[in-house]
Amino acid sequence: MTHPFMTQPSPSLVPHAGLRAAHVSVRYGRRAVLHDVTAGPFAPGTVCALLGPNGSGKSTLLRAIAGLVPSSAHVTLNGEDLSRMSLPDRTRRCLYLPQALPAAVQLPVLEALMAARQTVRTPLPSAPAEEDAIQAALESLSLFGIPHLAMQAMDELSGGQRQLVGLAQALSRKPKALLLDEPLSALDLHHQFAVMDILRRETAAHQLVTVLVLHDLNSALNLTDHVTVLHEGRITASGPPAAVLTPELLRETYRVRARVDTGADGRKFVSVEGIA
Ligand SMILES: Nc1ncnc2c1ncn2[C@@H]1O[C@H](COP(=O)(O)OP(=O)(O)OP(=O)(O)O)[C@@H](O)[C@H]1O
Repeated sequence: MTHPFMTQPSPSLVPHAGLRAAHVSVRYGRRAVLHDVTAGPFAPGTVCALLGPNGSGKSTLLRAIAGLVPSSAHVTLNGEDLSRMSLPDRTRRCLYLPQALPAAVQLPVLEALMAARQTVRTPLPSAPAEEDAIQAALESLSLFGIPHLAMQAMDELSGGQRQLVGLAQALSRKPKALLLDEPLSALDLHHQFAVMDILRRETAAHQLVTVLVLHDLNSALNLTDHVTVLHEGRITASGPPAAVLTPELLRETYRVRARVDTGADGRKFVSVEGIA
């Protein structure tokens, strides 16, 4: 069912600015998972949440935008046609971070970050370039409050630490669009807020387009600029979080009875009263 609230993210003044994926259809074998979905344009400088129940196609949509699953998608970023690019060129601009990094990597964190950064630069095996790379990797780790993990092996990190390193690695590659699949899923409350704060600041400062899959509707309500809701492989609503996330939408999409209230500080919050 299409929700009555279907608007596009705040339009940018630059023509063709932002990320847009048109006519995304994806099949796994004989099963259609996304049905001619058109998402965006997601404006530069905004953090956009992709919401929806389990199995609705959120990860598949992010992977299709990144060019990681075969699809009919036509994807543009700031006027460039990503669909026509080689995967490395596309990834340099539009980076997908999966929910979990592989656990079995034995590299120290610092080296893993330097290796990731190297994939987006022309190799310059000089000592100053190496120092720059170390400096940049340390800065990324510091941004996420984890410089102390620099010499720890990747396969000795906790799940949450691995997620923070993944985010540091993704930002250090300096893409123009970041596609983050449940980037908060392994993080404690402190780190969930800290990461959202960092993502909002970095997105604004570098005019990135950040699209992230979230299950926490309160984070989506208060910490993102725009939400897009997927249900059974179709977009059912898209627009400002407070306008889209209504009790009606939550009943239709998530099959819950829920209230959306405004706290004394003006922040909105969802409370679920039961199963619809
Ligand atoms: N590699 C695959 N092969 C076959 N089917 C797949 C594959 N990946 C996903 N699917 C199916 O596609 C549908 C959408 O999956 P997807 O992972 O995109 O959903 P999601 O909205 O991200 O779900 P969740 O919130 O549970 O992570 C699901 O029904 C899933 O079973």
